[in-house]
Amino acid sequence: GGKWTYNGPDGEHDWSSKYPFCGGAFQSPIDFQTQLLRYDPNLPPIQVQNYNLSTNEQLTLGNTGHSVLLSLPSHMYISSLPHRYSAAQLHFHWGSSSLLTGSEHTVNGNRFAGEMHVVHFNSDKYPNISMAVDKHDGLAVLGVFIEIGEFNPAFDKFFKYINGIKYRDQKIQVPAFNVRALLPARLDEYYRYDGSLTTPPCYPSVLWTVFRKPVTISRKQFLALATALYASHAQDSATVPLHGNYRKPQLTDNRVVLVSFKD
Ligand SMILES: NS(=O)(=O)c1c(F)c(F)c(S(=O)(=O)CCO)c(N[C@H]2CCCc3ccccc32)c1F
Ligand SMILES: [Zn+2]
Repeated sequence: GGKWTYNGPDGEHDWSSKYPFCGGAFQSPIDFQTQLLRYDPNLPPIQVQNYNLSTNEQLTLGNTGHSVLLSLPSHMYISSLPHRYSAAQLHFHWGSSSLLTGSEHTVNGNRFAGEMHVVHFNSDKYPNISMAVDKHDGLAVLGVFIEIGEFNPAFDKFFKYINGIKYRDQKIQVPAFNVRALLPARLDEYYRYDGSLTTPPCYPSVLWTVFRKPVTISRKQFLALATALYASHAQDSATVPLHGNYRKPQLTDNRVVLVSFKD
């Protein structure tokens, strides 16, 4: 993508000048305000298939300059939505070593330490994510809040390689692992709404599912994520740290946010 950033002159307030959808409707992320949520008893538990990848598969871990991205095989998919949504990649949003809050979605204005997104595309209707990314029913993203607490061995399956992709456009192959272990235990409690990509081109093409329960990683793991990466290329003279890569909450307008839980 282009040279958009999260701060400074090419920051999010300028995105709509090059990416018109960023200034449009149905934007993400949003703030989940508990008094405006609507309980929907028909929302089924999320069911994922083939997330337990075999270790002799390899995944590409990369630094996009905007996030750390793990490619995922399309035989992983979500089976509990109206169409089959096949996995494409997962990536993260985080704060910084000084500001430990970097989630994109918030709950009653409260921001978590970070947020993981598992991006899927509608493989019933589109051959690949590039064909799906700008269609109203193209994408489904699973959002997982991250908070600081217990060490998380599942995240270390690829966090330990993070120093191999310190600079923009660096990529390495890592052994696959059980991606289900990155998700919270309960997949039946979540927020659901129609939204967009949270980065340019901000297409309003995402069915968002954000799980209610966060997962935890240790402070050491969080600091590794928040301090290891650069948004600049290895050969650039000026190094630009990659942190605070979260978009601020957008207007909900008259969208309804559904929840699959009562209390
Ligand atoms: N928060 S978010 O909206 O889920 C989200 C990001 F935050 C994010 F950084 C990315 S990116 O890493 O590709 C860098 C900027 O596009 C994506 N990519 C998606 C949408 C764009 C095209 C594409 C093509 C192949 C695989 C994934 C994607 C993204 F969807
Ligand atoms: Zn994201």
